[in-house]
Amino acid sequence: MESEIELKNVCKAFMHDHETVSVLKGISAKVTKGTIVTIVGPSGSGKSTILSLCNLLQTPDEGEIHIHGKEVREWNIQELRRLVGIAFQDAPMLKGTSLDNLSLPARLQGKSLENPKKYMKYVGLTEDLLSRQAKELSGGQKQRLAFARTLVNEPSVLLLDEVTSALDSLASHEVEELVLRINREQHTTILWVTHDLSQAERVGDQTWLVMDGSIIEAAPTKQFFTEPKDVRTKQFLDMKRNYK
Ligand SMILES: Nc1ncnc2c1ncn2[C@@H]1O[C@H](COP(=O)(O)OP(=O)(O)OP(=O)(O)O)[C@@H](O)[C@H]1O
Repeated sequence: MESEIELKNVCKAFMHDHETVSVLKGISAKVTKGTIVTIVGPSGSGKSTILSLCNLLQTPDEGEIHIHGKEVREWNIQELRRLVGIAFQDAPMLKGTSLDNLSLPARLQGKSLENPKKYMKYVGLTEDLLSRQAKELSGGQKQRLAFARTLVNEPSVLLLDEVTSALDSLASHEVEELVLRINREQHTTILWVTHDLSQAERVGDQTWLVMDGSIIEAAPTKQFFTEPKDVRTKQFLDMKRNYK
């Protein structure tokens, strides 16, 4: 099957107090087109770093990341960022109206956005919100608007970093449904970092456990949660379940 993302021996380190700290120690993995990979692991284990390397918010120190068969550093950066959308927990909004925010990707390409209402409708927002100041929207509305803004580019890959962790359970459920719909209808490949194990289990096709700079286990989601192979996965799942 076609892999849309391939990580080959990817390493990344950061400087902390004049010392180099290795965050990713040579990770390799493949993601099949149209699948959802949920990424779980302890805090600080490098999950967000994996996402940020996939659209060059950060650069790998060693190794390669191929998107559609082409290494990230060989892509034109604008093209890469159009193809690989990213959404964060706090859905950062720029000053201005929802329409200003939604039109941003088109404006960056010197175009105007055709049919903004279509995108609002797709993410379940009403048209009247287009003229509202984006910063005044609720957390759930901002998150949907952030998705709408990303969808304008028709990304082939979506990187999601804790996109529901600031939302209440209803809004969180609605965002989950929206992401699943995007995946189903647009065949979008999704890497989804989440602390919420039940979410990882609900939405994933594959699940990775990232720990100590490595992917400890990568398995079909059902198997990952019911019959983990690695003892560290079992311990991680037990610990998270006990502290719920
Ligand atoms: N730009 C940066 N500069 C320096 N250190 C960084 C940078 N980005 C990440 N780190 C460090 O790399 C490590 C991994 O961070 P990362 O955000 O990838 O972890 P995470 O698994 O996503 O954590 P969490 O679950 O808490 O969000 C942390 O120790 C973090 O401090």
